[in-house]
Parts: sequence; C-alpha cells; structure tokens
Amino acid sequence: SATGGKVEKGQCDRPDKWAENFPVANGPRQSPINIIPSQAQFDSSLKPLKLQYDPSVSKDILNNGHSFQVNFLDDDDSAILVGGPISGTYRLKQFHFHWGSSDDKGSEHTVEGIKYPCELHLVHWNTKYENFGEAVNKPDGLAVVGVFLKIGSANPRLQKVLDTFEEIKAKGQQTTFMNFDPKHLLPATLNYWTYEGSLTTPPLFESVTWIVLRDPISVSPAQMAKFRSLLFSSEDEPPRCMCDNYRPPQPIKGRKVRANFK
Ligand SMILES: O[B-]1(O)OCc2ccccc21
Ligand SMILES: [Zn+2]
Repeated sequence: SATGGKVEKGQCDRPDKWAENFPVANGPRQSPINIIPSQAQFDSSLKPLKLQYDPSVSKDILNNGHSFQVNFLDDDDSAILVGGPISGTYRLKQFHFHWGSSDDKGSEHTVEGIKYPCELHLVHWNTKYENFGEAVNKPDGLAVVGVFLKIGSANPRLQKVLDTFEEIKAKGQQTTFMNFDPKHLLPATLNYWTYEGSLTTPPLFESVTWIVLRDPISVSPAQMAKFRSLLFSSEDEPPRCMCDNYRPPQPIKGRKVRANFK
C-alpha cells in the first residue's frame, strides 16, 4: 500500500463499509448474530432436520475471491434439505467456509460471544422458485445450515477438501471435485438454533432461514493453516492471504432465536 505498511483491505472487503453500496446492511434481519442459548426458545413443534444428500452430486471446487466453494448439481432433488424449521424442499447449491487469520476468530455466528476459528455454510434454495438466482432475494428463498469448526484432532473428511487447495490457490481457479458427500462434514447430532436472517456477504439479501448446529466438528491447527494458504488475489496480482472473511455479529432487532433441543 502507499504507506508501505500492512496491505489494507479494499473498501468493498470491509463489512463496516458495505452499507454505502448495500443499504440493507442496516436492515431488520441481518446475519450473522450472537446466539445466547439461555435466551433461545425451545420449540417442540420444530421438526428434525433431514439432510438427504444421496447420491452426493458434488461437481467442482472454486476459489471465488472471498472464500472457496464446492458446487453441486441442483437440477434435480438428489441433495435436499427438508424438515427442521422449513416447509417444502430446499436443494443444496454449494457449501463454503469463513475463517480467521488466527485460531481465536473466524466464525460468523458466535455463541455467548465465543468465536470459533471457522464456520461452514451449506447453502440450499427453495424449490418453489425456478432456480438459485430466483430464490436468492426472496424472504423464504434460502436455508443455510451453519456448522462450527473447533480446534481439535485433524478431520479426515475435511482433509479431502483441503487437498485440492494447490489447484485453487488464486481467485478464479477451479477444479473438478466429484462424489464428495457433505454429510461427512456434519456432527453426530443435528441439534440446532434457527432464526430469520440474511446473506453475510453483499448483496446481504434478507432471504435466509438460518439453521445453526449446536455441536461443532473438529479441525486441527495444521488444517486451519491450510485454509490460510489460499489467496484473495488472482495469480497475476500481489498475493493477499485469504482469511478473516467473516462478518461480525449484527443487531438482533427483536428477532427470536428458536432451539429444537432443551
Ligand atoms: O453470505 B453467505 O456466506 O451466507 C449465506 C450465503 C448464501 C449464499 C451465498 C453466500 C452466503
Ligand atoms: Zn457464508
């Protein structure tokens, strides 16, 4: 940068600047939020979450310049989410992650102010709409399952994803990534909190029913270092480490968070 110091984040990368171009950033149902378990309301009418991902129709993995994502074939009901707080059928479109520059931060949702080093988002769209693009800005358009990653033993299922990173190091790079079953990235029990929220990245559409799992999956420090080996920048730009791609918690604005467990 001009000052020769740490390269500053570009304007568009800074969450505190997003309201200038996306006024909904200050809207009534923004995400993520800080979850306070004692204030969540147990709702016995909430159904069990059903993630039916067979066969696993993953296609490819892409570095999109703000995270990396695994894309799925979504032209039929092969990988769907039903039950939980939603009605109807939502199709899996992609999953991606958010993480920090160190293990003490990185998740978007927090629990009693606790940040996890990483958070996985499994993005599904409501099949009452024609496709993801039609669903993405509708109030009941998306359902995103959030999974926390906690520092512990290395996660062999996650390693399969990390092993592709040499091929997608820079923005815009993509490689095939088939037959990966995202069910293997879920914790043993699917206890969850749910609330109405938004995309956590521009355009911040208020279209997401959030389903945040209570139990984390494990990730090792070495695996977290691998996340940080990716770049925000493309191969012909000065390298900028891909990390801290998380939005901080937003005002709850009177919303209720429900739990399907006591
Ligand atoms: O903003 B997000 O990361 O959170 C939910 C979501 C859905 C689709 C794309 C990106 C996102
Ligand atoms: Zn996300």
